[in-house]
Amino acid sequence: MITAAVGLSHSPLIGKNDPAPDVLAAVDAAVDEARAFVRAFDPELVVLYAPDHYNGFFYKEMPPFCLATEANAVGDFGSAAGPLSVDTEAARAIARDVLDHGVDLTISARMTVDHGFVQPLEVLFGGIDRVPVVPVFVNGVATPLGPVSRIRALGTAIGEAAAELDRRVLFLGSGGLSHDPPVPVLDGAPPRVADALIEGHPPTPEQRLRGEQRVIQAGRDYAAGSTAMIPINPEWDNLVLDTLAGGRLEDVDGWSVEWMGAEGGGSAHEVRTWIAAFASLAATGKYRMTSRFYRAIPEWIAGFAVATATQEATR
Ligand SMILES: O=C(O)CCc1cccc(O)c1O
Ligand SMILES: [Fe+2]
Repeated sequence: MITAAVGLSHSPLIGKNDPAPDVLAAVDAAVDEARAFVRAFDPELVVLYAPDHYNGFFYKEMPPFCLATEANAVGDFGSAAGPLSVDTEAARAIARDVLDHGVDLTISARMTVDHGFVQPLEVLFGGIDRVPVVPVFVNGVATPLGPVSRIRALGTAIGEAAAELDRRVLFLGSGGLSHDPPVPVLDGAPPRVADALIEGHPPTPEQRLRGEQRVIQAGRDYAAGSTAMIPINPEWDNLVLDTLAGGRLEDVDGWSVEWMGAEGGGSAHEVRTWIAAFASLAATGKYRMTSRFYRAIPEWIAGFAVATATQEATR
């Protein structure tokens, strides 16, 4: 089995609130490189780690992570809606193996996903139905969050399980790095907001549009220097990337939830998807980061990074 990993930041503001042309061109070049990397690797299966933004998972029951054997996208922010091409058989096999390894995985037989899952599939593969995928939700917004060591354990167990499949597997992490978008918080929320976060009533089209407009406005404010949100933190983002590039994954076990939030903002916990993806790759052997791009892009509310990595032995 041959494995590879890609980490890719997402933002629903891409194309809606773009940075200066030179920044956009640099991002496009980095994403093109990742696309070429994926095309050359030609994965037979993609294990996709992504967060949710209160479109699929709610406080009525909020697992720390969850593997899907089927998944449907809601189509938020104009992203694709409908079924993902989930490899149900591979998903079930991986789930069984992960549970056997002692990681308490939640299973969804029909997961609802949002732009966190959809955007990397659209960007790298041109759609949500192009490649067999095993979607794995990793909670990155809904506190309380458990220790990062458990995310590394999840990634390791999934990597070991994927190694049994005898296929070319790409581990893909979606999100991060430092950013502080206006995602609602249950703690102290007014009753109507709390009820929505707990129950997950599907929003009306008008409610969805209003929520999306709020995020777009927040991007404009962030770019204009608003201090209402925790700023993008390039030093911390590069520490995260250095850790992954150096293969020092054990380091993340010492990263506290509080430290990550203080350094990187409320949605910095989305880097858990990167940690899971690189832990999966590490579980299949020594790896090497083959490309790495980073830029702070307040217009997108994103410490925006793209990185690719392969097993050392394959190159
Ligand atoms: O849907 C939402 O509420 C948040 C949207 C959002 C905005 C900026 C960066 C992100 O990573 C992100 O997910
Ligand atoms: Fe996000």
